[in-house]
Amino acid sequence: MSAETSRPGEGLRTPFRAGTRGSPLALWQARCFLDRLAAHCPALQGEGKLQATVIATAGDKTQDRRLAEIGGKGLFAKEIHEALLDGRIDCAVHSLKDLETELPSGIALACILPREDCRDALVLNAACGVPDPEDPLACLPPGALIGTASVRRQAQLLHRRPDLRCDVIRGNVQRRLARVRAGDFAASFLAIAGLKRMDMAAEAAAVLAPEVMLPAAGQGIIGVTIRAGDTGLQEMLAAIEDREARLAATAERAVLGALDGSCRTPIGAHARLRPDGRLTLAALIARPDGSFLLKRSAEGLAAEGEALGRELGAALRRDAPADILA
Ligand SMILES: NCc1[nH]cc(CCC(=O)O)c1CC(=O)O
Repeated sequence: MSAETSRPGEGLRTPFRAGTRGSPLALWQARCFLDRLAAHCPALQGEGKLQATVIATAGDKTQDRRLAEIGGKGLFAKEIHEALLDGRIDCAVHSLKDLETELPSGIALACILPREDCRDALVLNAACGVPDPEDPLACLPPGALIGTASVRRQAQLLHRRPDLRCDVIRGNVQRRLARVRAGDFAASFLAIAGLKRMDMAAEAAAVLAPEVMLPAAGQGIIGVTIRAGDTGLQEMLAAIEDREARLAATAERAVLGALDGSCRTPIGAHARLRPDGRLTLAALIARPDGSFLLKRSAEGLAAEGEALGRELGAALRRDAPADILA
């Protein structure tokens, strides 16, 4: 069939299977991708043509230990990529910030969806009072216990508020909110993107500006991986991806690549695309206890975001104390 007469998605075998984790947020994200795909591909519209296939991952099975202790970034994606390489699924849907910087051999990042709000939100126990929008972290009572499994959030918080204590909170969005509500922690942080997707943005007492809490690379972005040789699918997914989110993701992930960071190292990276087509990139590296924090920013052509990210990452690496990346 010639290119003129084929409809997008016509060559794909159905049901077309998107692998995903099983949390409510992951399932929402898989559905978001499949809806976008269906809207572009008439051949994939209709009952039963698209399927979300849940794959249980090591990250889901380990509910209590600190993320950083149990094996870094590949944690959520390993089993999903095995299923992809085995042909049990046709693509895999991820929160980009959980996806390792260097993908396994044979796996390609084929599609990036439009970015949701990438900031972090503060969720508070009722005892904390109402945060001042100008200084939202000031409402946390001196010495309070804060729940987070993210060394990036912990480091930035303790850098500003060395009096606070942090302990691990894990589980899905719903479970974390319940623990704060129950008083196990005075407060916690969640990506506002996840709260919005779960229709729970009202749970956020404050949304933190990137100047207060620099987000993780790729936060708020859904990414889709495929088998690297699957060129037909690659072309189709390229047609539905979001150019601006791809540019931001590329720059932010290049920072991680240059720092060789696992999720044991507190690293933040945030790219903003300006109306004039240039890209502003901020990045930080810190010690988990907040006793050291180095933040830098750079600006350049959006199309050169990868080099910009690599250079910014290299500058942070050069100027950080040796123990941080040891
Ligand atoms: N590490 C867990 C994770 N991975 C992606 C999101 C939220 C959605 C997103 O950032 O796209 C979350 C929850 C959170 O950090 O609050």
